[in-house]
Amino acid sequence: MITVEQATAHLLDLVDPLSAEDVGLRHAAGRVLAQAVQARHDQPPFDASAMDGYAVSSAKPAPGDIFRVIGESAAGRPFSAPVTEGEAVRIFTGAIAPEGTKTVVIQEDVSRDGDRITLSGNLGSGSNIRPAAGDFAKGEAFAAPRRLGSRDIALLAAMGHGTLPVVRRPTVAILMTGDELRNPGEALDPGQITASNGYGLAAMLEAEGAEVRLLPLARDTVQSLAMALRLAGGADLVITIGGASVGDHDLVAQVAGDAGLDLAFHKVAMRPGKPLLAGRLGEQAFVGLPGNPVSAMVCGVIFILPMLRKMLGLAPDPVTRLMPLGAPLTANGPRQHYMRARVEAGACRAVTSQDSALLSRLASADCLIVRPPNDPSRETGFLQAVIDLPD
Ligand SMILES: Nc1nc2c(c(=O)[nH]1)N[C@H]1C(S)=C(S)[C@@H](COP(=O)(O)OP(=O)(O)OC[C@H]3O[C@@H](n4cnc5c(N)ncnc54)[C@H](O)[C@@H]3O)O[C@H]1N2
Ligand code: MOO
Repeated sequence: MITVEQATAHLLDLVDPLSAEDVGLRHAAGRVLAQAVQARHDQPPFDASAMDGYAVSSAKPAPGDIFRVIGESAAGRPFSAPVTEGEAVRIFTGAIAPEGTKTVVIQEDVSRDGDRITLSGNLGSGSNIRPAAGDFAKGEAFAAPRRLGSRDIALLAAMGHGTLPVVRRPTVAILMTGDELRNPGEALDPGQITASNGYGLAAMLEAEGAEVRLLPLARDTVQSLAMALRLAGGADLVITIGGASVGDHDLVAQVAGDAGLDLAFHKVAMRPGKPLLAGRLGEQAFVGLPGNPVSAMVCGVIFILPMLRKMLGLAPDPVTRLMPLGAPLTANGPRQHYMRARVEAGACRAVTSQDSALLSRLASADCLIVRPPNDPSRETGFLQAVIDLPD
């Protein structure tokens, strides 16, 4: 059996960064910017008033100063003539500070009589003018690759970008297999269970930016599986769930092999997830996940999300951080163990049962404790490596 590190290297080898496509700014949130873009203009594009008041030529206006109001500058409606000493322009927030003005005195500090204004007692100290390019200058770069959040979208809008080059979404086909499976909502006959992990995995991968096709459930027959695999045509990544182990009805390796799978590995020294297999299927990356619901979801976090991140041009590896244990752990066996755990009061605790069939425990967890093979027992307070689970 290979190690998790070896399996990760094989899996990342199966995928390449994807090409870029242009999308409208309104559809760019959550996508990964493919190339750096530059600001198309200065922001603000001109010296702009930050307040409603009067723009004056003096850099240090004093209480009692008197000015003659010669015009008005409103947002979008500039005052175009220069302003000289002793003159003022009525101005509003967002308007151009006219040529020759150095300060905007807020209207609360002014008394006006016809076209004369007199400055009153408590003048503030600032100029109340935002200089041109004070936020960013034309040509300033916005770096890539980067997954775009709402604040990035606001900045890129301000930089003048109506469309953006983003990495194409990875396409993923998910195929759940098993004679016992029924879709959620369907009644169960004896021996049947509800298919769950494909739904969870689809949600997980979509949240990372993939376009997921959940294929119809396949039966544990060579014909059914072979037909279902053909339905996965065109996807960048084909994922099967179930039938990966060694039982008489575990046919995934055989059927994928018949379809031309160039197997990279089968079985990984990890828990859960041991029966994992993967390889190249023509142009496609192929991963066979174990059927146990928690195993498939944990393999999604440890292996499939990194593959997607590589395709998206992002750093693939899951982020590991150290956190004190809130309860001791007994010695680990020979497989790397990803224990479902919860963080409470700054410490992590493994949940009560680590059976890979228990989705309720997985849902109650918020991180995975990562234990290397043969890790000795650990006391409360030991600084333990954990990986946060995605929502
Ligand atoms: N003799 C051995 N038996 C098993 C081994 C082994 O090494 N030797 N490995 C065990 C481990 S570890 C795992 S994990 C499972 C996984 O095997 P399969 O990938 O072949 O999974 P299935 O047998 O198809 O299913 C396992 C379990 O999960 C349920 N299941 C399957 N698909 C789904 C689904 N889409 N949604 C919800 N639940 C699903 C299925 O009904 C079974 O209960 O093999 C062990 N056996
Ligand atoms: O590896 Mo299995 O996924 O332990 O339950």
